[in-house]
Amino acid sequence: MIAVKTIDLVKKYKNKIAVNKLNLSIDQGELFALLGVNGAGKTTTIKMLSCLSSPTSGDAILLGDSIVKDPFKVKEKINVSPQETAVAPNLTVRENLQTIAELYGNKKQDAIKKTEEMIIRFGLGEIEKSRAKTLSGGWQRRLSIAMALITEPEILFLDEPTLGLDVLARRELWNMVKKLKGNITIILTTHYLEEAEALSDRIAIMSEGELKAVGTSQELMKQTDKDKFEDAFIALSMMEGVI
Ligand SMILES: Nc1ncnc2c1ncn2[C@@H]1O[C@H](COP(=O)(O)OP(=O)(O)OP(=O)(O)O)[C@@H](O)[C@H]1O
Repeated sequence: MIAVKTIDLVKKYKNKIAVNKLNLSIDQGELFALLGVNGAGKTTTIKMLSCLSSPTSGDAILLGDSIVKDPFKVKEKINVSPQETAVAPNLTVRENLQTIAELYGNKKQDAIKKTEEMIIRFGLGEIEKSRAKTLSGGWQRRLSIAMALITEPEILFLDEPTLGLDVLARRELWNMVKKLKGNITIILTTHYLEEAEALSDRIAIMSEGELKAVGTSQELMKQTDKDKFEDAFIALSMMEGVI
């Protein structure tokens, strides 16, 4: 089954076309990476797909529902771990998780149970009583993803999940994301090419709001006749025209 299908999706800001007629199809259970240089249109795409910003034209269907016609239905099935970490700084790790679970309609006892499960699942036990603002960037990001997952989304958006993290924290986060693979659909944006290669089933390359290529890293290297994924990425980012 298809989790996400975009149909000529467009976002304009005054005279700037941030996303130009995007046509993408993402399968259920797939981990799909959106790559592109600064300003390529990745965040704008995620904002439209997660109903935080409405498209100028076109549409996207998420598990059967339209972001234009039924944004509330779409919102019930998705969650986002945004670029700017969305944790409440003065609440503890446990309080952050429980608050989100309650906000999403769980009764207190169920929220406590789910919080417990997430703390165990994501190894947050040692920091559960710490206020979020005292955590390192890596722990904050882990908490942010756990908070997105406690709402049991069918589609999870991860916008630059390892931005600013050190090598160890990045690897830990990769392991966490790998464990989620196959269970839910994940759409990831990143500037780290090795992250997209290590984690994703398929990769889309955007440039200046347009989709330049989609495929596995191997397919994209073959398509551009390059031995390194970085060289394929550069060639595809600079390519004229839309696929
Ligand atoms: N609110 C806005 N108003 C005007 N222009 C915007 C707005 N948001 C984004 N843009 C422009 O749209 C284009 C796409 O931006 P977007 O943030 O989607 O790119 P990105 O691929 O996520 O970039 P980055 O990797 O730097 O996060 C850019 O030229 C940006 O300046």
